[in-house]
Amino acid sequence: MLNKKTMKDIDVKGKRVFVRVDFNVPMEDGSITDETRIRAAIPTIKYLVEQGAKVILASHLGRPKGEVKEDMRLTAVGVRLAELIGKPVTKLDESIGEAVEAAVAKMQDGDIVLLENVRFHAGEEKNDPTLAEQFARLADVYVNDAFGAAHRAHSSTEGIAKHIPAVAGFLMEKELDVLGKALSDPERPFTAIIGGAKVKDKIGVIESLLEKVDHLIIGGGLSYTFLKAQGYDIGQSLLEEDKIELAKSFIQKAKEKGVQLHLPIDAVVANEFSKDAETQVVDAEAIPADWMGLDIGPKTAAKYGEVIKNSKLIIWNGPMGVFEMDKFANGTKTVADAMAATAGYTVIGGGDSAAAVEKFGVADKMDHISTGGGASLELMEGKELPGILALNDK
Ligand SMILES: Nc1ncnc2c1ncn2[C@@H]1O[C@H](COP(=O)(O)OP(=O)(O)O)[C@@H](O)[C@H]1O
Ligand SMILES: O=C(OP(=O)(O)O)[C@H](O)COP(=O)(O)O
Repeated sequence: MLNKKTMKDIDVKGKRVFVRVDFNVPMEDGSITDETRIRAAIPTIKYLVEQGAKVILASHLGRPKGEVKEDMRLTAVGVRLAELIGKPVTKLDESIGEAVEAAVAKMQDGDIVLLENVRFHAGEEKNDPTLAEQFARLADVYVNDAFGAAHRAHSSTEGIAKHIPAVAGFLMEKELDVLGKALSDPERPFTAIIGGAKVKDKIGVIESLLEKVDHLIIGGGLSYTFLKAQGYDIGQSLLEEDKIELAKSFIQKAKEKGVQLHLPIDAVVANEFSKDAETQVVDAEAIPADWMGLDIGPKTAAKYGEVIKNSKLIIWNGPMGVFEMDKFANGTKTVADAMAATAGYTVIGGGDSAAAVEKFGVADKMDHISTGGGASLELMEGKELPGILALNDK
């Protein structure tokens, strides 16, 4: 379905291949806490090595804002990659310049070099054409396998593709294939679950999902704006004041389109945002003034679980509550368990939902866990991703 060239459409033997990967992994005190994104890039790297390419890997890590930040170097990632792939990985301390060019000139077929964090250069996020040329000079071919960063038009994700032949890697292909298939010809009932705290980021996706789904489940921090739109008092819960009208219009639009919009009917409320807070379960229309909703309640969770079990395709983005704290984890856990138990096809849209299914030990029961949070959301919104648009057409 992808109308872009992939690695199979070109000859890479003996070629220098610049591979943009998304090694933006969570780190704590210099250690990688989740290596999913490294593992996900391995099929592409292995293939290129087997084909006798010279593999030059590039990635960002965190948001260093154009400066060298010691804690955002890719050194630990290089070490872990070498272990996972069972081959030496030469990690460089720069991503452009003479030393990098010299190191690349010495590469043998099948060698792997990992460049330093490309965001140490301010030009990267500005999509600076000069930086893009400096990247392009290192290689004969460009492979974009960084699905998680495909919604960014940066020098190493977009600009470089203007200079050398540019194709998609296997992870990019797989993500687009799975998400594209799910969205273009969805099995029904098709259910989307949207939660989390980034109300502003997710309002857009809710609007476009109303055009596609049979059931739309809302939970997490953003559900309180909807409860407010229904005229309920929400106490101290998270509220996006200037989105109340929009939420009202979505409730109306769902009715017109025949979409079943599921909003919380009860909530776990707390007297403060803390793991030690006092809690109680209340009906959604009875949140006390000084309390805040930090999880969906048990009646809501059971109802959401039923919808999930009866769906053929379920896409989940964003937790149902503050699942990092045990007292507010039940809603997210119930949804995760229902996702694990359903016979429907389950897709997790990156970020915190992926962390949640890991935490509750059901990650291996999901059909697809996307490596991109923002990228999968933009894809669901029907937006074209610049990192993909820039690749050569078939
Ligand atoms: N009711 C709530 N009030 C405040 N924060 C919440 C609530 N429910 C969930 N959250 C928080 O939302 C965060 C995830 O939101 P977001 O970044 O939008 O999700 P994702 O990373 O899956 O896209 C989690 O850290 C969680 O603690
Ligand atoms: O982690 C990422 O995004 P995600 O958290 O939305 O999945 C990507 O690596 C993109 O990173 P960015 O949002 O700093 O551009």
